[in-house]
Amino acid sequence: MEGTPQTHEFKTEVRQVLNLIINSLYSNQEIFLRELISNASDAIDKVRFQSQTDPDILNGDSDFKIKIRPDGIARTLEISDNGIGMTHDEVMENIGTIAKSGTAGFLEMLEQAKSADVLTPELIGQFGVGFYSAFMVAEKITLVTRAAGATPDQAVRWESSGDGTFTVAPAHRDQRGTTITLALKKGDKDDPDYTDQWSIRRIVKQHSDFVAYPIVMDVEKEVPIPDNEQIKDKEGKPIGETTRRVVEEETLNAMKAIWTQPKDTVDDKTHEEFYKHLAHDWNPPLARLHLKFEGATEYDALLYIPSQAPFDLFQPERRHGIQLYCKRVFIMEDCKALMPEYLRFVKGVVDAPDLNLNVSREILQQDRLVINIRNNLVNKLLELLGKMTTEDYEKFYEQFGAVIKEGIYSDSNKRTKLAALARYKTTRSDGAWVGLDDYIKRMQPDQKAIYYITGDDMNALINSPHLEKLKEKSYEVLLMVDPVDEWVMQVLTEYDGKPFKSAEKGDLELEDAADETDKEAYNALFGFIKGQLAAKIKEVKASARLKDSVACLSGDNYDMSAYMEKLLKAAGQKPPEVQRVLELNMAHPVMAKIKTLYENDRDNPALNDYCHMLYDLAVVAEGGKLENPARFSRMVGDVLTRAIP
Ligand SMILES: Nc1ncnc2c1ncn2[C@@H]1O[C@H](COP(=O)(O)OP(=O)(O)OP(=O)(O)O)[C@@H](O)[C@H]1O
Repeated sequence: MEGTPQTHEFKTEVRQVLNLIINSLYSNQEIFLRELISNASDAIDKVRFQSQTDPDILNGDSDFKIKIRPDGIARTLEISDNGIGMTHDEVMENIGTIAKSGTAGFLEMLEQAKSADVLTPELIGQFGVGFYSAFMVAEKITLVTRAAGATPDQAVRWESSGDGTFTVAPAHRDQRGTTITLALKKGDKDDPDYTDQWSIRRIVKQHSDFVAYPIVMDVEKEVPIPDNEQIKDKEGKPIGETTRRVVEEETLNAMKAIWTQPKDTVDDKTHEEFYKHLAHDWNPPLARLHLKFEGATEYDALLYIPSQAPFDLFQPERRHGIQLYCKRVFIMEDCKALMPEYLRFVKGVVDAPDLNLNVSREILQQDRLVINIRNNLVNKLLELLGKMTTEDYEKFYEQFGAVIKEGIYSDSNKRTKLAALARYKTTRSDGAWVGLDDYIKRMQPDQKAIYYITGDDMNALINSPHLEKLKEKSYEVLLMVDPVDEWVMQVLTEYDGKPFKSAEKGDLELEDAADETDKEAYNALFGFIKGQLAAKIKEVKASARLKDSVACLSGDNYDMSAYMEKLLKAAGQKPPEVQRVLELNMAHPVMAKIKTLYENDRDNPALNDYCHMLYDLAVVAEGGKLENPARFSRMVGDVLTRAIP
């Protein structure tokens, strides 16, 4: 039953993506075939996965394959599969109307780059704009699809010339699956002819060799005529043809399960190709792990660490990169149970023959075997990272450091191992990364703690007044500018027996702390200042941190840091009000002046201004936001007027 087509408009984002693809990717057109084959393979994966719990869904058709049919005369190329197919609603949803979650990110990134020139094949690969890439070579695309479980007359025909609209109509399809027919554009004379069997063979071999299902094509072949069918003379010599031309279906891809092969039989180039196939990434991987576990539980694992972070690394809905196989049969992609969140960038395959296949994703999380495999893989991956050359590891860390640190917070069993992998810039590293082991080696003889400070701006941190005394004593301070560091430091209290100490909280335990006699002399003034600033601070005290600056704000050991407060506010939360301590530098000449003024004339109105100014100076020094910037500006203006003769 073919019905009347209904015309729909492509969603704006889809139209934008289409324009970009058609106009910018011209030099790499042939990847369209890889994209369509990969969609077909995904569709077969899906129906196969579903058939494990619902065998009827296959309806006797389990000879999974992807078929390519070129037609040089009609100038068409057809790609069909017996995968899961799509219903009318799914067609509407998947192709043309609803932009995929990646699409918005893709366009946003282009917008940032302000030019479509950056649209390299690497980017396309990463964003997987898939199906639409066929418009690079096709002037019209027709897709006929029948969902698993639907009747032949419930098929759907989708058609578009990529010009802003598409049509959808009821259609007929004898079998479950999807057929995509491309009416090919004329193309330049240098372009490959996509109806030529040798071009197709080459493209499939190059881009889709690892696809797990046969990619087949009918090819004409010269085959010998069987002896008993040949026409022969009296002496038995053939008098007619000895061969004839037949059309045979040929498989074009090798379908290699390289993870099951012995490690040393797989070369770098094969790994690189397999990784690109698996990860849809055009960059080679940074490192790999090819493992065969034998013993109580047996399984193969082939894992890759990408060289570049994907654009959606921090988006909650992003997929994990582990595919689960059982005896070379694909079970599921995105197997979250096999890899913790903080290793979500790892791509690869795990083939576990002993797995119970009838379990759901949720149950898989609790499966003992799965937990065991996951634990082994995590250990091996952390070992691999630990053994990388400094150069490679720093490349890795620039891309994935913030993700690895999430693990310090979330995985208490691996906390120490992960902490050993963390790197920080420091007050003494001149922009280089320093690990905690190296930090400890460089500690001063009298230094007892590992000092750190958190904030969002490296420059503000390096120059923070909180670090003045520490710098004077040549104590190195870790500068933490990742939001995740705040969370990490809540659980990471010590490393290799050395406690962590925030440079802005509690007593820094520096030996030459403020002189007790001084403190006594200032008691009355401190009481006065506290009275003036009562709403903002909980205490005024002589500082052991400051050397040059006059004031800073600090917290008690368990108080929330200024940066944490800022992060929570930015996330729309209302953190509890934490009153901080105003620390004053007793060695600063201005303190003695204020003290004299206070002792001579307690009612002098300038004193109130000075108290507020001291507080504001402390806020400004840590890059904080002033409550009343106008007043601060006015007070500084007054002071300047008086200071300049
Ligand atoms: N041959 C097919 N059989 C069944 N569904 C398909 C087929 N081709 C495409 N689809 C559906 O259309 C959706 C959109 O396809 P498209 O190639 O644009 O993106 P994708 O495959 O989701 O992303 P990526 O290319 O990054 O893998 C797919 O997710 C799938 O649901």
